Amino acid sequence: MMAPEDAALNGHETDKISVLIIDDDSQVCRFLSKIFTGMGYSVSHELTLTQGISHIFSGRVDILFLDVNLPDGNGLEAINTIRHHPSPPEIIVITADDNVDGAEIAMKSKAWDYIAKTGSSKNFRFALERAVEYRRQKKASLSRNDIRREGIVGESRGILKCLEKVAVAAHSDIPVLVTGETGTGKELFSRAIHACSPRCSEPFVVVDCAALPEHLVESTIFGHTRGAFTGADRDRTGLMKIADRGTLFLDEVGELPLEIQKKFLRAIQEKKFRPLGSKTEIHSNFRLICATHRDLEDLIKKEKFREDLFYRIVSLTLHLPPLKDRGEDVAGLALNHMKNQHGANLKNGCIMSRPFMEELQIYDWPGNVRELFNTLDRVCAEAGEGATLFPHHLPEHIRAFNIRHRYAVRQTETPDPETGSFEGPLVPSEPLPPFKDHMEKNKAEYLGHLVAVTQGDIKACCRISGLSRGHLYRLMQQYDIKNNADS
Ligand SMILES: Nc1ncnc2c1ncn2[C@@H]1O[C@H](COP(=O)(O)OP(=O)(O)OP(=O)(O)O)[C@@H](O)[C@H]1O
Repeated sequence: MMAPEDAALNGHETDKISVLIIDDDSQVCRFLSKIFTGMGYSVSHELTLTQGISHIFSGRVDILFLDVNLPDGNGLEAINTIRHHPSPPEIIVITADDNVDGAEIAMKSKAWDYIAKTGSSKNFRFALERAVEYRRQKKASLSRNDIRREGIVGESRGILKCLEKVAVAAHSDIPVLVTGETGTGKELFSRAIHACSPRCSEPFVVVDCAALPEHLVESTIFGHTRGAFTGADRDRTGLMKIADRGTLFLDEVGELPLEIQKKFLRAIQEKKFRPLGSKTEIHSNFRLICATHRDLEDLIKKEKFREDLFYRIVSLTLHLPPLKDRGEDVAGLALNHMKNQHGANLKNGCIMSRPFMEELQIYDWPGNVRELFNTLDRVCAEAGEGATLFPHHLPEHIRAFNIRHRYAVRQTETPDPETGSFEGPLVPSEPLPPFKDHMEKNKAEYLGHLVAVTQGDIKACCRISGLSRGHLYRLMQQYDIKNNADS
């Protein structure tokens, strides 16, 4: 057995993955070893099939690059033997003659991939990355029950599926893209991935791309040297370096300016970058998690987001469902929040009545969990210590929504086929207002609600409503909506 060309391991996860190359061409072995070692893996090679198989059965190999024509046998025919190992490696077949028959046999023997040696080094890198990811997912699914919740509440199918993905992501080191509407918990879940990963004792560094002024994005992420630009009176370490050995969380990645995207792409590929004004590159071994509420593929079409960056950050995706699609979680979230924030179990804590809880479950929560928590905070503050909360404590827009919802449900009910009667009154107890008045009232309510949910954050208002800033201000003026955040 040849000595392993051990990687200069700088990762926390990569040290667990071992790669073996079986190829009689020592030049190919050296070439591939160099690439894979540079990616941070532990790499060994063997020049014959016999030595290779004995290596696999005497130790642990996660990924195997297997040549077809070897001096002492055919690699493809050996796959079945290798698969008898209790934990067989993922196999990537490499061959000089790239013929379709070989590819078919490789796939039928459940090889992971089939690559021509004549291809570019990129093909090898991608094949290895994909196989490593698959391997990690397999391992993660075995230890899925180990995942800690890290404050995540919810038992709905949607949330349980997301927790499974957190486990998979935590056991891997590849970039994750977390998507979902505002307030669904993108940051909370990203923190959970970090907290359950081997990087947990290192920093989790947040870059909020939406909140950073455009001219500061670059220096904040990459850092700068003294005198790099007017006002740079001292060196500053960028957040990318601060995240070294930990996780870099890029919130609202869709807002990253196009000019920065190119530099960022290079930095995540190479894990090296140059601070503003500096001549030397610095290295940072960070794990990347990005989040967005936007449709990045749509931004790509509009040429506002680079396609190559998208493919780089989207290796693993986690989509958080909106709260309205997991109504069964509302009670648990509300109870938990009340217990943590308002001492529901304490003497002076507020108590939620059953009808109050029912109202919470009817409402559709466009601002998701954040809106639910803000509403509870506001209701508790207004109701006072020790109060029992009833539906009338809820903000008007929520009660109005719920009344309309109940009315709409009634409208769709069909009469009892036996008696021909409806269970309840078909018409609302109050006379219907003229259509125009009703619509005006709805608009005013919507805007009031929008400002309340976002706590007056105009950027967030535009994001949720799809209105432009100018249009939003005009409507707020027209319907006399005050933004307390401005005062
Ligand atoms: N499943 C959950 N269990 C407990 N708390 C939750 C859950 N989901 C979200 N929250 C809470 O809701 C609030 C908003 O969550 P978070 O900031 O993670 O959302 P987000 O999707 O990142 O929002 P935005 O897109 O606006 O940045 C936080 O207080 C968070 O702790």
